[in-house]
Parts: sequence; C-alpha cells; structure tokens
Amino acid sequence: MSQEKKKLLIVEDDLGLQKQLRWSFDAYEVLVAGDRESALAHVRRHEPAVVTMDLGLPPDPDGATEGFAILQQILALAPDTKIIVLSGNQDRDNAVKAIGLGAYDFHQKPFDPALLGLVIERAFYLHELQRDNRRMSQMQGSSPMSGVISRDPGMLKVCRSIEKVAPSSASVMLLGDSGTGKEVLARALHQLSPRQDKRFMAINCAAIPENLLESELFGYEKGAFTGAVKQNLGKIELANEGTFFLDEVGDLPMSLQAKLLRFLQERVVERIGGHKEIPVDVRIVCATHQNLKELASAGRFREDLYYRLSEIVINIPPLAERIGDAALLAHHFKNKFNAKEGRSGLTFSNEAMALIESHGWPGNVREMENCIKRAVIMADGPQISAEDLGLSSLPIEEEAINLRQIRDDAEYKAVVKALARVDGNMLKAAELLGISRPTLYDLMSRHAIKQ
Ligand SMILES: Nc1ncnc2c1ncn2[C@@H]1O[C@H](COP(=O)(O)OP(=O)(O)OP(=O)(O)O)[C@@H](O)[C@H]1O
Repeated sequence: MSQEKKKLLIVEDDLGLQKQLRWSFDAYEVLVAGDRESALAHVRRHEPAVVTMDLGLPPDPDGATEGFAILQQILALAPDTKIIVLSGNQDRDNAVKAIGLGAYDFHQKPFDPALLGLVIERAFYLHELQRDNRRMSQMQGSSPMSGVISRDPGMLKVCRSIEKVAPSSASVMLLGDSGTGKEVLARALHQLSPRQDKRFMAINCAAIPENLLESELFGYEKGAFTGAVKQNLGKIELANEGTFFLDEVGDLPMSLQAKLLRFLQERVVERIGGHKEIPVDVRIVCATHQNLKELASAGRFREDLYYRLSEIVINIPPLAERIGDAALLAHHFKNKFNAKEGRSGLTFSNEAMALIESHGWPGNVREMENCIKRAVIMADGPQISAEDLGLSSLPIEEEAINLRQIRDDAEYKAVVKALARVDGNMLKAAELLGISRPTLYDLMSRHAIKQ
C-alpha cells in the first residue's frame, strides 16, 4: 500500500535554490511557490504542514516586508502550519522578528541539507503531535481517554499504546510510580476493550492483609473458616468476562503468587473450602511501582508469574518528566474543584504557577490533585497564592518560555551531551547530532563550548 507523502511547501523566488531544495527533500511531496499568490494558493489547496520560506520575495526581494506579509497570511489561513524561515547572515534580525510573528524556526542560508532536514522533520513531528492532541481533546467527554489529561509526548505515546493493546486479550503490566495514573489507564483500557460492558474489578495487593487477600481474590465457601457464614465470590470470579486489575502486584505474597499463576495457566478458580474448579474468563491488567525484574532476581517475585503478567509492558513517566503537564493538570484540577466548591473565577498567582512548574511532584498526579484541592479551599481572594499550595519548596526562578532561549538551551545541551558521549570526537559527535563538522564547530563557538 503506498503511503501518502507529507507535503512540504517551499516559498523561494530563486530558481536555483528552488531546485536545490526540491532535490534535498524529495522524501516529501514538495510544492514550490515563487510569490505570494501561488504560496497562498498552495496553502489553501494542499494545507502543507511545513513551509520553508525566504523573506526576500518580489516585489521586495531585498527587504522582508513581502515575506512577513506572506507569513502572516499563511498563519491566518492555517494557524498550525510550521513555517521555517531561511535567512541570510545579514537578515538575522528579520528572522528573529519572523519568530515573533509566529514562524516555527529559522535556518541560515546557505542551507545545510542535513541540519535543515532535521528541523523540517521535527516540524512535521510537532505538527502531527498537535493534531493528535487536538483530536484527543475533541474526543473529551466521549472517549475513555478523556480522563487522562496530558500534552506530554511520552504520555501521549502511553495513551496510544493503551488504545492499541485494548482490543487484544494480552495481559498488560503498567509500570509507574505511585500516583502516576496507573488505575486511570487500566480503567481506560477496559473501556476501550470489547469487555467494556462487563465488570472492571480492582484489588490493591498492598492495601489488604495477606490472610484476607486470598479470600478477596478467590472467594470462599460457607464454613470454609471461622466467620465464613455464607458463600462469598472472589474478585477474579466477579470479574468474569470483564477486566481484573491487580494493583501493586509486587506486594503479592509468594503463596498467592503460586495460586495466581495456577489461575493464569488453567483459567479456573477454586474458592477456599470449595472442591469445584470454576472457569473464569478475565483480562488481566496489573500495575506496580516496583522493579519486578529486580524482585524476581532477588527471589521475591516468581519469574514465571512475571512473564505471564507482562505480555505487554507500558511504562508511565513520572509527572516531573512530563513536559508542560504540571501547569496543565493544575488548571484542570483548579477548574474541577472551583466548580465543586462553587468558587468561580479563581486563578493562580504568578508565584503559585512558578512554584507548580518548579516543584518535583514526588507524589505525582495524586499529590497535585490534593494540593490544588487544598489551595482552592484555602485561597482567600480571587487568586491562589504560592502559600495556599502548602508546598514546602519555594518558587525557583521563573522558567523561560522564550522560544529562542529554549532552543539555545536545547542546542547547548545536545552538543555537550553528544561530545561527552563520543569522548570529544568531533566527527562522531557531528554524526550523532546529524550535522556537518563545520556546523558543529559553529555551534561550539556560538555556545563557547571548548573541544
Ligand atoms: N493524566 C491524568 N489526568 C487527570 N487525572 C489524573 C491523571 N493521572 C492520574 N489522575 C488522577 O490522579 C489520582 C491518582 O491516579 P491513580 O490512582 O490512577 O494513580 P496510581 O498510579 O494507580 O496510584 P497508586 O500506584 O498509588 O495506586 C486519581 O485521582 C486520578 O484520577
């Protein structure tokens, strides 16, 4: 099946450069425009996700007024378009101004095909990500994933994995720290599976004493032990045809690990005190914050059970590693508790937001939820102050959201990391970064990085 090529629009009046760009990026469907009219016609007709453009275009080939005008018109027509400005050495200021007008990035002429290729690839990636994100938020309310608030690429990947594995019957293991949303995701998986109309039963292996856990899982017959005055079905049996969620499975005692394994192999349960094998059809989802592989090699978790439970493993990133999610979730919970507490219009002060963004959130989303709940109750005026959050750390310097600064920081970090990884070998570092050696030298001198 032929896959449709992604569309890249090149706005350039120099015929030689047009050709060069077309050749360099033939992995895309390249559209070319030499002036405003044809550029806008292509945008209307093909809606390219990424545009590269020269600012000096007729009727102002030596200035940037026409380039700026086209840039603004493209963004007015298709605001999500990622526009990469190709600028000469002398019009760097204009390129920066173009970023201020909404361009995605700029790249210096003469262009380096490998480096520009990377920038273009990243722009397509970002465009796709934003489209997926919008699709997700449009589905809000109707999709089982709507309860999972995130814009972080890692977390969105997790959501996509859940959507992918949900229709199968594979057992899924969710790995993540406490409060990262393992249960929310397990429920979403159930809702997206063909078992959605049946029960979702959950049990937390760490919260139930060992002697009760067995009867909770497998049930018991009347008279099985003192106090067993009537028959009681276990959670596994109750989940028949549905999904059974074993939270904190790493805390399952050894004796029950053997019993669970037997169930997974034979798919029958025997109630305590009973003599009948009862067939049960459940989809198993489990979760833990522990390193089960380590537990297995330390002899505290059965390896055979581990492999049975982990047909598909999904790693959930901690909140501190999710880009932009702290602020997003804070707003989400603030709106939720505002509505609950009847406090409309409550906002965060700048200091409170800076603190939210800089806090490490060791308790992840649960800590955030509790913190914002408290803050909504504590806030006196129309704003939530940093004190209302009740967090011990003080706000650190406000994080930069200036695009240029962020890009500079990222560039600096990538170069330093690449050099460190290859022990200072320039050729290898350039290869790793996907740029030419001269470009690497340029970057190093710009960021004052010593060889
Ligand atoms: N991405 C998210 N968007 C919105 N709410 C979330 C998200 N992740 C978690 N929550 C909320 O945070 C709380 C904790 O989530 P959950 O119980 O799923 O975490 P967990 O990883 O299972 O925790 P534990 O390991 O301690 O059982 C819940 O109230 C849940 O609704």
